[in-house]
Amino acid sequence: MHIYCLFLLELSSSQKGLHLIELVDDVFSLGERVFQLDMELRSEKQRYSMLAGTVLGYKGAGIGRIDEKGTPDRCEFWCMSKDDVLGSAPVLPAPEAVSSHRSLYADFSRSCHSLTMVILDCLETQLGLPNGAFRSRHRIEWPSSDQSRQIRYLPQPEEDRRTSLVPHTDYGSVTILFNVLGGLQVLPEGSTSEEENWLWVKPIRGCAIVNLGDAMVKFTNGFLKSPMHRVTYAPGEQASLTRYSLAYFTRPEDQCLMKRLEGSEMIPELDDDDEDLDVTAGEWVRTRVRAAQVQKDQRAQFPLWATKGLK
Ligand SMILES: O=C(O)CCC(=O)C(=O)O
Ligand SMILES: [Fe+2]
Repeated sequence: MHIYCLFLLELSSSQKGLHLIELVDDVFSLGERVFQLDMELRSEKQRYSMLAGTVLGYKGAGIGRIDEKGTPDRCEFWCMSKDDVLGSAPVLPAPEAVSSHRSLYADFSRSCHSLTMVILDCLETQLGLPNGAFRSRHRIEWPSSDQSRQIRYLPQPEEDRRTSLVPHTDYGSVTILFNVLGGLQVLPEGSTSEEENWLWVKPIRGCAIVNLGDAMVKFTNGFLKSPMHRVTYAPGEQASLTRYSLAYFTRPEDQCLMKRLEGSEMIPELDDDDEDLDVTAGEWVRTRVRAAQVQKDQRAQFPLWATKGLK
């Protein structure tokens, strides 16, 4: 047995949840202003793009790919590292509109991280793991590649609409996602990626969309599964609007090993040929980001775990 995890979580019935909803509204408004700087962000490519060897700062539309033919993606990212905004890592360059709101990004990071801990506590209990099994691997003050990602999808021309963000599973532990418009789709477990198999994830005001990433698959040796998802143009009249999206990716601490956790009877034993990685979470994320950025014919230089699932 295993569990394939993507769900909506209602936030408006708790004070902390209501506070997060307010922060989300503020980050969305700020996002609109940040992306209006797209000309500056693009022309300052060297300063703001793909900072710190990973996807931080600005990623312009068309830099990523949506399929194996190399078709360019249609989304822009602005990504802020948790360690940067909490002041535990060097401050990365950012335009004034962003740097003057560092405390908002810090509050948003803390709030999403704290929500993730509640989710991880539930999973820990349900799995019968020893106390603190997840928390001890996700201490907010320890270096990790946690990040907030603001995304803009410009409306696509009516005669040329298609997938805008590549089908993927997230790398980390838990993703907390906020959408206003439709466009996000999930592939039901076991389905092949034909168009008709993708299901819409309809956003609901006051709810976060929660999905598990591949680190949870490693920790539970496949008991928990990360859902394959993608973004396409929004259905119906929404397709003519700009779509903004906001995600917080909680990932294990950089020095944590990407290994099956001990102590739960629900987590299956490793088979002899299963890989249990002596790779730290920091290395895992950096390598997977780099592997996803190269063309298919250059993938041989990467270990198998870094390219699994790439088209
Ligand atoms: O924009 C969305 O709704 C999804 C974004 C996403 O899946 C990601 O950035 O990993
Ligand atoms: Fe994702």
